[in-house]
Amino acid sequence: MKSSLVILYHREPYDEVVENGKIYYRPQKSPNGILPTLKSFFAGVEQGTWVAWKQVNAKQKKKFEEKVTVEGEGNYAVCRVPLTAEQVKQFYHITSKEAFWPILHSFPGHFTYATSDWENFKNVNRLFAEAACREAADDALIWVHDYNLWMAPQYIRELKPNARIAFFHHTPFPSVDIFNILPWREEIIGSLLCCDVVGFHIPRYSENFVNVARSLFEVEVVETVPAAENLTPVGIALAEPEVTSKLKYKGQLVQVDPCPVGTNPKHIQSLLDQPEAQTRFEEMREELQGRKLIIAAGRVDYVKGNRELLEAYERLLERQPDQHGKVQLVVTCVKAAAGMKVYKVTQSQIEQLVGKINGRFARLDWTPILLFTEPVPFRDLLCYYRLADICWTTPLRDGLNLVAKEYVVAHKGEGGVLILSEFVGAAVELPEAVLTNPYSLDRMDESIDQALVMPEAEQKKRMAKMYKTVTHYDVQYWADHLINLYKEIPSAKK
Ligand SMILES: Nc1ncnc2c1ncn2[C@@H]1O[C@H](COP(=O)(O)OP(=O)(O)O[C@H]2O[C@H](CO)[C@@H](O)[C@H](O)[C@H]2O)[C@@H](O)[C@H]1O
Ligand SMILES: O=P(O)(O)OC[C@H](O)CO
Repeated sequence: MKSSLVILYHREPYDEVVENGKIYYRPQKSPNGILPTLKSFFAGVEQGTWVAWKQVNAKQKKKFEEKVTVEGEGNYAVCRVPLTAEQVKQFYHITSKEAFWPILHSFPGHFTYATSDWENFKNVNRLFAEAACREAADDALIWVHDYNLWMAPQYIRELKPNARIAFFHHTPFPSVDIFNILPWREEIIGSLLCCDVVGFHIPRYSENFVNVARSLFEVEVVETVPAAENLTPVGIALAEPEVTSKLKYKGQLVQVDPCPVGTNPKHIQSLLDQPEAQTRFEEMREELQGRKLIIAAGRVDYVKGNRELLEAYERLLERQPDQHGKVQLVVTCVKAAAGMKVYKVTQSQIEQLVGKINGRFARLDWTPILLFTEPVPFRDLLCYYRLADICWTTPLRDGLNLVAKEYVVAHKGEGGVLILSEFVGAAVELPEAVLTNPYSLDRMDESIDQALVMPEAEQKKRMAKMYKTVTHYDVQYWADHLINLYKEIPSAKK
């Protein structure tokens, strides 16, 4: 049976583990915010397919099982594109992470060109497109996710001219003068302009995309509308009052759509309500011994601002000796994948800094920072969020940042303080957070000071508003929004 929904995301939606020679598919452990979001989409379809890569060697390829169905995971199969170790290294570790990632996050200084293999990147994208077209029913929605598959829309359009293609960017999309550093910019934007819908978290990113497209090609602007009312239009770093919602290029109408991903509040709540979670929560509370808990959770990445956060904490301990022994910073900092140079360097910087700060301030009865470098089970992470007086989230850049939203949901709008970088997409949705600028030492110091003394009534007032936002604009809202857009695609395509 062909699929009515085909999702292309480069990672498989589970961890594959071999025990006693048998393969088991387990919920993924990595701190990746995209996998659970996308999985929830298959709940409403009769048959779906997820296309991902799988590294295989020559021996494994002989009896390679291309399609896998995971029991209990909804109505979808996983179609694996077999890649060699070298293809994975070039496509993911090097071209995606060393060339595209720094540009997307506005770190042009980290951009490396020489090692990238553009032809390999295109070949891998072509394999994804071919697999998607094999799996898709004629009226299927083919939904491509993230920059790793930038070239897939063009190949899908070539193979299936009437396909309905949507693309969503989970990362930021940078301004035109940064994006255009990419030497492959025309091909990438040309491919995205083959889509019916190109989605981003917030209007700033979609406007950046439109400006890039207009700088490279003669695209027609068909419609411009005010930004959605739940997104701050002016006054903060990533605010944008207006969006270009429709473009036309070579006869293709492209809907450019900013809509931030949501969390799944019901799932979060049900995990927190489990007896095991309650037991774990009580244990954690006891271990905390009445200290204020500050949680900082995320992946190891130079864009996530871990260094800036740790240095701000060090300055806090210098500035306010009375906080010694009264605050506990927990940093969960996990690498997204093994073997990448870029993560190794960042991780060792974080470990050194934590060691230095603990070395300076630790006492027999108090370690100022607890650093977890192994993935924390999601239920335990939620218990930390629930228990934390402050969630300190200060990326230098981040597409959205799900941690911020999960923290708000875990607190049910009942107090706690969210400190949030202005340079993450979620800041545009959550102006009631204590917004901060991780590039400014003063702003970082002011925001942690403000959070530590914020009266309970003010905490509750801010959190109640944020809770209303994150529970209304949840992952279901995001899904329904896309489905509605999809229905608007001209009927000639259907
Ligand atoms: N130590 C740990 N162990 C286990 N899990 C952990 C963990 N630390 C964090 N997590 C979990 O991992 C997820 C991380 O999500 P994020 O949105 O922060 O980032 P990510 O960069 O993966 O996602 C990309 O996609 C999302 C969704 O579009 C965008 O918000 C983001 O900007 C973009 O980079 C969260 O669900 C969090 O709870
Ligand atoms: O390194 P990846 O591919 O797991 O992805 C990290 C981010 O989630 C991409 O947006």
